Amino acid sequence: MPEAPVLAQLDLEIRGLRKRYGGFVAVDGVSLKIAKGQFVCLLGPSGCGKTTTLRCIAGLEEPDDGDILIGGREVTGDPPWQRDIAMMFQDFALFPHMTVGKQVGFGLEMLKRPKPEITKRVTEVLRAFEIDRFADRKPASLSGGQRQRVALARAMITEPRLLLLDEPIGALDYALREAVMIELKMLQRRSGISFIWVTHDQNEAFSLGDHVVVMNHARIEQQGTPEEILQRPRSPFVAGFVQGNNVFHGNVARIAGDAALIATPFGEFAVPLRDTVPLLGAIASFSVRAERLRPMPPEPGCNHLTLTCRTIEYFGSIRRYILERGDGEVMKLDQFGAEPACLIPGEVATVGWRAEDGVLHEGAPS
Ligand SMILES: Nc1ncnc2c1ncn2[C@@H]1O[C@H](COP(=O)(O)OP(=O)(O)OP(=O)(O)O)[C@@H](O)[C@H]1O
Repeated sequence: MPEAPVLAQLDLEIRGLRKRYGGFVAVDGVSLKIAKGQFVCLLGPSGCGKTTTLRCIAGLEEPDDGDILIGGREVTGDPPWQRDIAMMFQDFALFPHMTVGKQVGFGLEMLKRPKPEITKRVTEVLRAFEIDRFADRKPASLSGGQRQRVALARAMITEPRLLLLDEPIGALDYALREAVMIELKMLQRRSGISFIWVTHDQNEAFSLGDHVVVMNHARIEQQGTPEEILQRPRSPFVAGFVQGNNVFHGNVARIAGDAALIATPFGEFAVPLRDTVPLLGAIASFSVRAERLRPMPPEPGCNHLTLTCRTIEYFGSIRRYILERGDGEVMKLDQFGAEPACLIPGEVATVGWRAEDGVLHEGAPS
């Protein structure tokens, strides 16, 4: 595809973003392209630089280096109100003395839109977010979920190109979250506004994101669709951070055809090569997803090891067997709960997976 039309479609482009606080580097060379109308999740452990990245996009922090383009326009030096963005924070930052109707119209008032237009849009938006019956109430008298809808309505009424959300449902109780997530995803789809959603919760990121950006220590470790990140983790960090992976560390013992043989303290395992061929003896790591494992006798084309089943956990429709390896580390084997149980606690079993289901990582183990 030619380059120019693709770039014209981008809602956001970040090139080599860096932000330091004194001697501490909070964001280190982050680059990102977001196509039109995407739901993007910035995912990573606490302190990895997600919020700082978001605040740089918003214009609330001045980067030390790098460029930020919104809708193809360079905005790196622009104040927040000239960036075609809106923000929503975990505490919603509602104005306590303003009625719901006033809060929702606030952005349009700031843009000095004509009064009749503001009244009409506020009425429409209050209705769309199903908060019209609270129009004259103040935030203190609303529930968490209702306050969240007010904050969203207020953020979206100006139809910004980007909506930046920092842990927006972190304060909601667990039971409400799923419903709110579905609602938000549908809203995002209907509005066509790109959402950039910061979270440390991978369930949120993988349920909502079209594009997930995994950060660690101020850098992007991997970005892609949820499927790519879940099925093809690029680094030991991503594999370990994402639920449901079994991670192995070892050294490259041999290259055999299109597979590397990785020697670990509890056996040698064949893993398909990725883009580059690792050096013999190099430190290497790979992962295999818990749902790829099953109890099986040794079979050609498969890897095996002997494990002890310690316990069984239940995750909705998944039965997860916690298995102990020779070195005391645990491994996970997932089975669909509708099938008959394949192991019982205390059982010693040979467990295996097809060699092609292993995923070799690109970085050295951290
Ligand atoms: N104003 C500041 N002054 C000094 N250090 C800061 C400042 N803001 C952030 N940091 C540091 O920068 C690092 C990245 O912070 P940031 O808030 O971006 O992380 P995060 O990934 O959003 O984490 P969390 O999920 O805990 O909010 C942290 O170590 C934080 O302590």
